[in-house]
Amino acid sequence: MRLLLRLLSYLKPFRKQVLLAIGLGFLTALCNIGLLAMSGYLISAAAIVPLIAFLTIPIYVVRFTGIGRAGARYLDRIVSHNVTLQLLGRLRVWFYQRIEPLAPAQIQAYRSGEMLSHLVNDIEELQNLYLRIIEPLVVAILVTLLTFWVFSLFQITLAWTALLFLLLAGLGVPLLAGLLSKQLGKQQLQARADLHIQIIDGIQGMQDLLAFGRAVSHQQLITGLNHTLAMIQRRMAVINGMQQALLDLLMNMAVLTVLILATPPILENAINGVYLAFLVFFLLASFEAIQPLGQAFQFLGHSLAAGEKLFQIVDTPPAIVDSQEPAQIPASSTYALEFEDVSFAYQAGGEEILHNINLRIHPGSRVAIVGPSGSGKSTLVKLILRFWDPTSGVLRLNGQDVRACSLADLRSQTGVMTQDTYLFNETIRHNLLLARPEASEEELEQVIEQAQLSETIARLPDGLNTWIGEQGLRLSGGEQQRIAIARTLLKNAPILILDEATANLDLLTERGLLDTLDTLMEDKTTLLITHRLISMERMDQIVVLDHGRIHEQGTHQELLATRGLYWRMYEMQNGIFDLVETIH
Ligand SMILES: Nc1ncnc2c1ncn2[C@@H]1O[C@H](COP(=O)(O)OP(=O)(O)OP(=O)(O)O)[C@@H](O)[C@H]1O
Repeated sequence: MRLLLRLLSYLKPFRKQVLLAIGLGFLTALCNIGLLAMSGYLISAAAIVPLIAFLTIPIYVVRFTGIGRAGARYLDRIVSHNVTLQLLGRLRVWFYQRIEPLAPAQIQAYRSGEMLSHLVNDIEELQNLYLRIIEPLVVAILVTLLTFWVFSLFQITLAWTALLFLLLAGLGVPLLAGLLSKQLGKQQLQARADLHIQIIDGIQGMQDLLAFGRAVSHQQLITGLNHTLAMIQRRMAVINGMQQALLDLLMNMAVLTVLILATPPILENAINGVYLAFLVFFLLASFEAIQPLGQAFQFLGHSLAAGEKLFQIVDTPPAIVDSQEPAQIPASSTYALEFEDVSFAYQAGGEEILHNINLRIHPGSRVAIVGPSGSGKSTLVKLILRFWDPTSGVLRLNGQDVRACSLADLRSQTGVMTQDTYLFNETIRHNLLLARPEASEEELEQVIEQAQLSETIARLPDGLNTWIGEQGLRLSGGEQQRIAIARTLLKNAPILILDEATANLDLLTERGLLDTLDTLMEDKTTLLITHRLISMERMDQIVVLDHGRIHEQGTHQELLATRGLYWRMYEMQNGIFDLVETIH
């Protein structure tokens, strides 16, 4: 019930339009009843009245309700669909805005297909709550009360009989159908989400599926899921059919019962016989208003299940809470970064990835973080960007605890290029301008030059306006990486973080690019995270991370002299490079 009330609360801004839609829905039902009941009366009365002039008013009522029914239905559809479409738009934006602060920490448990399914299907399910549940329910209640009142004017027994059948049709049948299809709504949502996930995974991973010869088995998996979904839909169709048949049966039984009950009072002249057809047709029209309730109850189950899923996600507390009264980051041209006794685990109580990190990165200095794979290098970056907060310890930017700063302020001071930078399915220009939409054409050209992209772009058919495909798939790995570098350079933030920024480049290009980056690093505090110990002599400090601890730190020469882990990594790498050069 609380869930339903919460879902209904989203209708508040549309209160007037919803009331108008309900009013029009009721008017449609009234016209329908008026048309049928008056037609019944007219046919009976025409047989016995001597002059057609006595029937002028009923004839006008029939005309008016006939036209009015079409008009009211048309207006009802316009108003109710208008509200629903506006609401859908709002709900999608609302959901997106609520999941944004959850990224990336609380979102990583969901797959992109699953999120898409929530954003599209579940929200679409909610439209039924407003379109196919509320209005039909209110209209059905009003019509039932009206029928009871009109029938009671003739005889109270007839009124109770009509009420009983209407309640059986409007409540009993849907409840029975709801009971039978109780789990099916949830199962259908799940089956649809599973199918989406596999289809999206299949499209995104098509190359690998083909390369590993798994395309057929993936296709079979999708066929299986499709089959499950179809089975659930078939079972729902059977329940629907049964529900429809029961409704028809009840309607006919109701008509028969009213005919039987009305006959004695007509014979006794307690009721004028001319009204018999009026009563029967009135009841038939009332049943028409009740019929959508069966579907409404089914939709209610689906909508509640969809709402439950959506709320489950949006109610997840974000891992990071933006400061309500943000402190200013002390302004300066270059920034200092400080880790004080920082420890971190991705999951509360889970394995600790960083242990007591104490590190001071001086303003304008260049620090390389190196270490074996999985030692926690990228995790340090995630803490700087506040994608997660340290489990204990403090991270300071220019002396200010980053938790006290606003997220927007903090992130605007950092230019980051990680090994999995996302390129959007757009043009190169669009991907670059993401960093600074107001950048001029000259600035764009400058960063393209610096990232050594000029030749590549000159070769492309539409230059900067070339569409690069999903995740930049129409470019080579190195080209994608250089676009990401150009984008970071365009941001021109005082802190530069390069996380394996040159990993996809060949040695020569990498050295050339590091030369360029060298000049760019001059007025910035730079953190270079890398596996490859290239141009390390340019760094002011090298921090060697191992199993989440600072193993050693110093300059390139100092670390080589101590003959520790860094020296071993350096020796091993140079051995591999020598081998590569010998092979060439
Ligand atoms: N989002 C995450 N959730 C849970 N564990 C994670 C997450 N990201 C990384 N880890 C774990 O944290 C550890 C450190 O990962 P991290 O990416 O920081 O290492 P790294 O030194 O950058 O490795 P590489 O050089 O291979 O990129 C790894 O054991 C990894 O499995």
